[in-house]
Parts: sequence; structure tokens; C-alpha cells
Amino acid sequence: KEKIEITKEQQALMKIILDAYNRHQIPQDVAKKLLQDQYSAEENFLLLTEMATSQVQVLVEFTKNIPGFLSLDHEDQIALLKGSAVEAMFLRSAQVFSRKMPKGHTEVLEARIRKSGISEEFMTPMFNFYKSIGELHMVQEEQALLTAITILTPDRPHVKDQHAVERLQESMLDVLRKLCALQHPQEPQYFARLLGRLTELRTLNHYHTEMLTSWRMNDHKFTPLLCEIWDVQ
Ligand SMILES: O=C(NC1CCCCC1)[C@H]([C@@H]1CCCCO1)n1c(-c2ccc(Cl)cc2)nc2cc(F)c(Cl)cc21
Repeated sequence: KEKIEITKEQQALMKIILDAYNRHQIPQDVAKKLLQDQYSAEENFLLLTEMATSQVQVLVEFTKNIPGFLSLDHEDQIALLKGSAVEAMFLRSAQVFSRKMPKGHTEVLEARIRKSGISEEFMTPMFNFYKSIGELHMVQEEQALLTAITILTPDRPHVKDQHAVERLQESMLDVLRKLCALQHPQEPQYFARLLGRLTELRTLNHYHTEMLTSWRMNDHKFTPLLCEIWDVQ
């Protein structure tokens, strides 16, 4: 049984990532809003675009706190943010969906999202992902590291120095691997399951433009930031 220990600098890295992640809370709680009221497809779409726009802004702040990120080539920094924003949004949505809620609230939330305007064909892949994230019962540290690892994916489009990104991602993966072994000693395959979710997350990437343009309403308006980040309009 090899002794797993997190080094001092890995603990410091963990603390930086976790603090940054906790600062990256969505200003107003979208789950609470959805549980309070039924909205029209238009109102739901507006809520999504507002939430997603503010999430991109906080994601940029979070990313700036990833040690080494700001030393990357500036164009690569943009390419990593643009390439991971949709996945980070779905990962965050999954984490919000999987939060412990009072009895019956998750069911109401799911029903509201199913009727929010998204077309039927995307429900299964989206909720399969949300539920597979929920089953992992991730602790905050694991959620924060998984978000950082998603951002530091070397093979995003237009990344020039992939090795520099790989080195940063590898140091995050090493901390996550040790954390999983310490948090889930009875589940040696837990770390692999966590990384498997990132593969599932990429498949949602393929759907997102269609999910937005097929929203049950006419004239889909996006914010300028979302036009930049999402391949829409
Ligand atoms: O606003 C959302 N997510 C934000 C995005 C930024 C980070 C915080 C969460 C949307 C909602 C869906 C209903 C209509 C209003 O939007 N949403 C999505 C979602 C996101 C993208 C697409 Cl294309 C489709 C659905 N999945 C969600 C799961 C949830 F648990 C909750 Cl509370 C909301 C969720």
C-alpha cells in the first residue's frame, strides 16, 4: 500500500484553486429562481443567457488564479477560455443540479428545465450527464480541480504551445489523483470515473449550438460576450 501524500506546494495549489472557485459563485441563484416560478421559453432563454454571460466573466477570474496560466502565451490563454467555456457552463450546471436539495426539489427543477424551451432530443444526454456528475458526490476541491483541468485541455482549437498547457494540466491531475485516493480509499477507480465525465462533457459541446438555436421561440438574442464565446449569431 503506497503512502499517498500531498506535498506542501500541492496543498498551496489546492488552496489557491479552491479559494478562486468559491469566489466564482453565480451572483444570483438560478436554481432558486427556477424553483420559485414557471417561466415562458423566452424568459427561460433570457435567464440562461444572463447566467451564462456572468458565468463566463467569473470563469475568466477563476482562470487567472490558476498558477502558471497568466505565463502562457496570451493568444493561447484566449484559445483555452474560448475552447472550454461551454464545457465549464455545463459542468457548473451539473454541479448546481446535483446540489443536496430538500425532498422533491430536484424533481421540480428537472421538470422546469425539461419545459424551459430546450428541444426534447437534448434532454437525455444533458440529464444523463447531470446525473452521472451527481452520483460522484464530489467535494468542493474535486469540483474546483475538475473545472481547472477542463480549462487546461491542451488540444483546444488554435492552441500553439500545447506542451506548456499539458504541464499545467498534469500538475492539476496529480493533485486530483492524490485527493481522490485520500477521499475515496475504498474506490480505487474513482479518479478514472471523474476523468470519464470530462469525455462525456465534450459530447455536450457538440450539441450546445443546436440546443440554443432550436430553443422553442423566435429571434434568439445573445449578449456580445456569448456571441464571442459560443458559435452563435
Ligand atoms: O441557466 C442555466 N444554467 C446556468 C449556466 C451558468 C452556470 C450556472 C447554471 C440553465 C437554465 C435551464 C432552464 C432555463 C434557464 O437556464 N441550466 C441548464 C442549461 C444550460 C445550457 C443549456 Cl444549452 C441548457 C440547459 N442546465 C441547468 C441545470 C440546473 F440545475 C440549473 Cl439550476 C440551471 C440549468
